Amino acid sequence: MTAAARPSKPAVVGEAAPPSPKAGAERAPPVLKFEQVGFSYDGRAIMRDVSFSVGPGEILALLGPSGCGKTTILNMVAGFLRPTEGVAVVDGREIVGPGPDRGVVFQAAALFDWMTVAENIAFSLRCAGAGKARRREVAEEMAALVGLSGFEDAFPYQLSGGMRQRVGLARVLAAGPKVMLMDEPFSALDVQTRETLQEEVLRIRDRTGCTILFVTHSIDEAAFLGDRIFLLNDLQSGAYDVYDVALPAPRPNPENRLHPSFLRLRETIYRRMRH
Ligand SMILES: Nc1ncnc2c1ncn2[C@@H]1O[C@H](COP(=O)(O)OP(=O)(O)OP(=O)(O)O)[C@@H](O)[C@H]1O
Repeated sequence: MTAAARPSKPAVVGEAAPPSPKAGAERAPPVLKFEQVGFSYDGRAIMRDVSFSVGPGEILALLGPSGCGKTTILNMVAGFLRPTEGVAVVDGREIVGPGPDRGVVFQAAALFDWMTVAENIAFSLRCAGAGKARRREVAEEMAALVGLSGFEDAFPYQLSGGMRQRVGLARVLAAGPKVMLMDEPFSALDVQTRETLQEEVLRIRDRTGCTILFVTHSIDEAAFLGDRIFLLNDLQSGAYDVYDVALPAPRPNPENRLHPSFLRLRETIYRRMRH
């Protein structure tokens, strides 16, 4: 583990940070880039001068206290909000609205209760006009990817909270996004389910190569899941830190929660947040 903290000033991601497992990804052209982004709600500035980039297949955890601007950043990447200053870029193009290259997983899965798991998962394909056989094929593939094989014909009311979130994840993955935006997707779940799903996200990233922006309040979640952590201290004054997570591969390993690097990084961030 290495913390590349830059106290209370804007940081350039990757700069002066020791190699991380995704160092190669950082050298590749970024999938996602913020350049001196600022945002105001009705004239009230809530962030300024935010710059970062995320490489292909990288997981960037956005960590910070309530109200610091995590969801606003996510919404700008999703294209639901436009920066009031600077520019947000995905795949080299300025983000001007939502697009199929970005998928959002919300805190509550918001499934269609009258549809089966397979129909929920393949919903975007149905909207795109895909035939029944193709929809079933993708639904089965995605169900397997999120560990739901055998539940394709179940209805949402027959599933646990964790399973519903898996369906939500599979539904987003079925649309084949390049970037997955996850807004505290596991915060309503019990600790064990949450930890299992964190491991699942790492596995999904390894299998799909998806780039992930993961919003969380939890230091543990950020340190276990992220390749880097973007700690939002005070975005109104443009203050944030970036930490490299250097945990051993394979990353989806529960033992990493006991790794000295994990414990040190957790302590560093905890102290920083308290300070
Ligand atoms: N639609 C809105 N209109 C006006 N102000 C807003 C709106 N949405 C968010 N804000 C304000 O912007 C700031 C950042 O909000 P945001 O939801 O991005 O924070 P957050 O870090 O995601 O918080 P939380 O962890 O509680 O979800 C807060 O001060 C919030 O009150």
